[in-house]
Amino acid sequence: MTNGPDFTLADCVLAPKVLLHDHLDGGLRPGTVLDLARETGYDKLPADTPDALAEWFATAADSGSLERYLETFAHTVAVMQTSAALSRVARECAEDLATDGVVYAEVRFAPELHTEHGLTLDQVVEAVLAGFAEGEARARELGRPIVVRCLLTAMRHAARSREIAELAVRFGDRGVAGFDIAGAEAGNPPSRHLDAFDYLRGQNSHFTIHAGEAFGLPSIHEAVSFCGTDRLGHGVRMIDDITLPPGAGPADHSYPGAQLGAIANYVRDKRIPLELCPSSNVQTGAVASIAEHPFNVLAQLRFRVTVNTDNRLMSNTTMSREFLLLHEAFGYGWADFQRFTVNAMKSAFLHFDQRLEMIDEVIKPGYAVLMG
Ligand SMILES: O=c1[nH]cnc2c1ncn2[C@@H]1O[C@H](CO)[C@@H](O)[C@H]1O
Ligand SMILES: [Zn+2]
Repeated sequence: MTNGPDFTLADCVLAPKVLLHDHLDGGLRPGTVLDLARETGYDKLPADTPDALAEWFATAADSGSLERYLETFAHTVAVMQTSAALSRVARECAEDLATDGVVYAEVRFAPELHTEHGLTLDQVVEAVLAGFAEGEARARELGRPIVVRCLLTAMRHAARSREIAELAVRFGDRGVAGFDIAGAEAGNPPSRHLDAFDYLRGQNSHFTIHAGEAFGLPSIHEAVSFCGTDRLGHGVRMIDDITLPPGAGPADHSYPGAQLGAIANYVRDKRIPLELCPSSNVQTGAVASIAEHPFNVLAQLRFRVTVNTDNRLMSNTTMSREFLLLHEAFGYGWADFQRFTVNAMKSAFLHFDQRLEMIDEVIKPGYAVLMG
């Protein structure tokens, strides 16, 4: 790969970025969590200043286990139970992503988690969409245009996936681009939700599945082969189906002789996108470090890899920071980041002409400037 010049975070902010895997309830501003807790009378926050709260989330999420990582969401979900709170969080999300140089984002959340104070599922979705629209308008005014779509997530341990899938289809022409399942992966295989996936395929709708994060190949196999997923949320354990040549390291420039198993071949042949989230994977213990992340192996073997944040609050990260971390670990230059960004845009749940326009009008011109 191109060993580009040394990048700074500011350089990475300038690059147009596409984000496919970001959780709304994992990306709140710490100060907003505090404001909303005060407004709604939620008194269980573990800290009372923005800095201390940011620190608490990052440390608590650094647990080495997906289950413990997910416990931290109790606090963000607790303060996202009114239309006003949901709209504010969504507006700030769009603004923060635009400020970071993200030009297209699909942001996901689970409507079923936001009905504790009496909102209906429809009201939850409407509030979030209104917030995204406001955020997009503000970003445009600031000269940092962004397009934000949302994905509706169903929790994989629960039993509401069919209902949430129907909700996603119903809002399909109002800013909901697709569907997802998330939550604790072990013990909750994707095939539990076949009904929802069958329904979505029948509706010509798009979906992604969190698979191959905390659980390995069987989860990826089900998501791809039984459920027919369009993309893989994480999919990092794809590496378990790849045998590298002796002596190969995680930062090599090529992997001659690498052997792919049946699932890896299928995913690569079909160009099924991998929504890789480097920092999140380190926190949940899916990988030991960024330097050992299979991102580079998968990229060099030409899987359709994309770079994502997962949860900006829990990982104290941004898209630009994920780019920088990958640059530091693997020496990627702008040509590489353009490829990952085009991969992501090609994989977006937008119509073909819309994806093409973003690639031709926004992404390629943006990288052309950076590449001088
Ligand atoms: O990396 C992840 N793996 C699995 N589930 C996740 C991850 N990040 C967040 N959530 C779950 O998705 C819900 C809706 O956004 C969150 O509340 C959290 O429980
Ligand atoms: Zn996720």
